[in-house]
Order: sequence, then C-alpha cells, then structure tokens
Amino acid sequence: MTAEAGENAVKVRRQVEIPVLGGRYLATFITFDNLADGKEHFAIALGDWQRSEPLVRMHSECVTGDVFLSARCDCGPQLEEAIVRISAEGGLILYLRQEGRGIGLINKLDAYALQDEGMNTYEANRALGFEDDQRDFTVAAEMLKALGVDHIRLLTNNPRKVAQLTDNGIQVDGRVGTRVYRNDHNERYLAAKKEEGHHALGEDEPCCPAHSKY
Ligand SMILES: Nc1nc2c(ncn2[C@@H]2O[C@H](COP(=O)(O)OP(=O)(O)OP(=O)(O)O)[C@@H](O)[C@H]2O)c(=O)[nH]1
Ligand SMILES: [Zn+2]
Repeated sequence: MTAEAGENAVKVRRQVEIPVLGGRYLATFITFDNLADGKEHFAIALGDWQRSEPLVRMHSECVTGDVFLSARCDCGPQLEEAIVRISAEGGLILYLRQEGRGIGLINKLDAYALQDEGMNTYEANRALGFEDDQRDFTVAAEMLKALGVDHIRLLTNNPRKVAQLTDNGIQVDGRVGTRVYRNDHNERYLAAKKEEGHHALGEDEPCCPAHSKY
C-alpha cells in the first residue's frame, strides 16, 4: 500500500457548518488529519464548492488583520472579499496557519518595528534572518487532494501561489485577482508587494472598515 493510500494519508476529519459574517453566509469548516507540518490548517467550503473549477483562496493567517482588522496590511478585507465572492461562485478558502508569511506573530511584530524605522516588509524579514517569504504551500495541495479537488481557479494577486500549487499537482485554470484595499497605513506595504514581490495589484477598492462593506 502506498503512503498516500495508507493510514498516514491526509484525510478529512470533521465538517461543521458555521454561519459567518453575522450569519449572512453559511460556511462549512473542514479539518484534516495527517497534514505534513502538523499545523491546524483548515478549509472553509462556501456555496456550491463541489462544482467544476471551484474558486479557491489560500489565505495565510494574519491575526492582526483577520481578527483585529489592522490597517497595516490588506488581509482583513481580502478575507471578507473571499467569503463573499466564493459564496456566490462556489469554492473554498484554505486558511493556512502561516502567520507573518510563515515567520510567526512575534517575528512579524519585530519586522513591523523594523519597518517603523524605515525598512520595507522584505528588508525587515531579511534583517531578522528570514527569507522574503517563508511559506510552503504544499499543505494546501494536500488539503485540496483530500477533498477530491484538482482543478481550480485561484483568488490571489501573488504569482508564487499559482506556481507552487501547480508544482504540487493542482491544475490552476485561472488566476482571479483580489481587489486592492489601500489606506493611509498600508501604502508602503502594498508598494513593496508590487515592486519587490511582483504581486499583480489591480484597481484600488475604496477601503475599510471591512465589515461595513457587505
Ligand atoms: N513577515 C511579514 N509578514 C507580513 C507583513 N505584513 C503582513 N504579513 C503577513 O503576510 C501574509 C499575507 O501575505 P501577503 O504578502 O499580504 O499576500 P499573499 O497572501 O502573498 O497574496 P494574496 O493572495 O494576493 O493576498 C499574512 O500571513 C500576514 O500575516 C510584514 O510586514 N511582515
Ligand atoms: Zn495582514
């Protein structure tokens, strides 16, 4: 028996329905056993997610942005946009425990302190001894395969995400850009993402607070 088919294969553990964004959208939270890095990544299924080419967002954890709607980044409104758009089209959010592009909260706050002294987001990572981006999206491909999904459209502005999923056996039939949530506090962050991180940032969206929008 191969490892993939054996008892260590990635498997769905539980599916539980949770009404999100104040009950306006019904989400199925899906947990897994045997993910490679042992972290508590989970999927959120929305709408007709078992359709062909579901719309998928790989969303990296950002406790400051996702929970506290920090304006230093764009994660909060992007997460809300993902819930709304994916509910309409059918698909999945893969909520990945990759806080701070994989360096964790404490290091992210150190990186913020360095940015307050003038570094950009990537320079700050390097000054702390990390790569620009420490994330490995292999686990996302594992989750999709466990759900029987191998052809998707991906909601992202980050070309690295498309490349890594493709390298891990998921066919990305299209990239769908998220909107750009610019404000007085995240201007430099977004500029660095575009210029150094090669993010495909499209038109700006009038911004924030995220939860007043829908
Ligand atoms: N190390 C570090 N991480 C940050 C910083 N600001 C936000 N993050 C983290 O960055 C991750 C989100 O990555 P982004 O580069 O904003 O966007 P992305 O997920 O690569 O691309 P999109 O799919 O287009 O949103 C989250 O885990 C945030 O916690 C920062 O200044 N330093
Ligand atoms: Zn963020």
